Amino acid sequence: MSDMATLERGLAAMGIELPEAAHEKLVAYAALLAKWNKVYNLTAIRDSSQMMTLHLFDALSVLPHLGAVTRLADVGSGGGLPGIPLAIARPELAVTSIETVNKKATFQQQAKIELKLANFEPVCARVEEVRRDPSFDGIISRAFSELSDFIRLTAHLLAPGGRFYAMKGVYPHEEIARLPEGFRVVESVELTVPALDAHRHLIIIERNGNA
Ligand SMILES: C[S@@+](CC[C@H](N)C(=O)[O-])C[C@H]1O[C@@H](n2cnc3c(N)ncnc32)[C@H](O)[C@@H]1O
Repeated sequence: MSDMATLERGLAAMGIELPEAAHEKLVAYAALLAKWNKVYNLTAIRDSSQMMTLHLFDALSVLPHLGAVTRLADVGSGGGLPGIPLAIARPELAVTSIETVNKKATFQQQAKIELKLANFEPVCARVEEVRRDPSFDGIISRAFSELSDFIRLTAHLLAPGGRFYAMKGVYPHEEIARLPEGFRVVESVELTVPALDAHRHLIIIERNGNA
């Protein structure tokens, strides 16, 4: 099956409707990732159908749960995940993608140019050193760190009323028990990723006292 057919089948299974141009950009992103991976070692995933499932579908599975977020930071984004697929799927969402390793951020910049992603901004820095005004109403990460470090390293970037979105595998009971004081889980979503036989959860966290 072609990558486009695999993509369209996966999007349909997730109930996600996107314009044709977004389909093309998503397939082009997967191809770029595969091409640069040979030199830059951006991801351990090499097989193209696995790339679709473990990267594109996994990233897009959070789309229905992001609510009204307008400015999203993706922290420890590696080859641009989940930020690039989310920026492609939601052109009205401003995505800032923070990655400390230069070659990975360089790849993201290249992807921004080649895919013409006006709403995507890669930043090469350690997240704890990044300062932004205005800050973000959503901060997401996948495979970045345990929950308490994610919050500790990024809380200075979260706008009042904003939310953290942590993409996790099995439900992280112990990490949740170690959340820093002043933060609470407001929602846990069991994600369904097409063709992926593994546990996936999205843990949504707010500061205490948010409306
Ligand atoms: C396991 S990778 C996950 C990459 C991507 N989120 C994904 O799911 O494919 C974690 C990434 O976090 C980056 N990273 C680690 N500490 C960081 C920090 N303090 N600030 C920004 N990026 C960081 C690493 O360089 C690495 O690329």
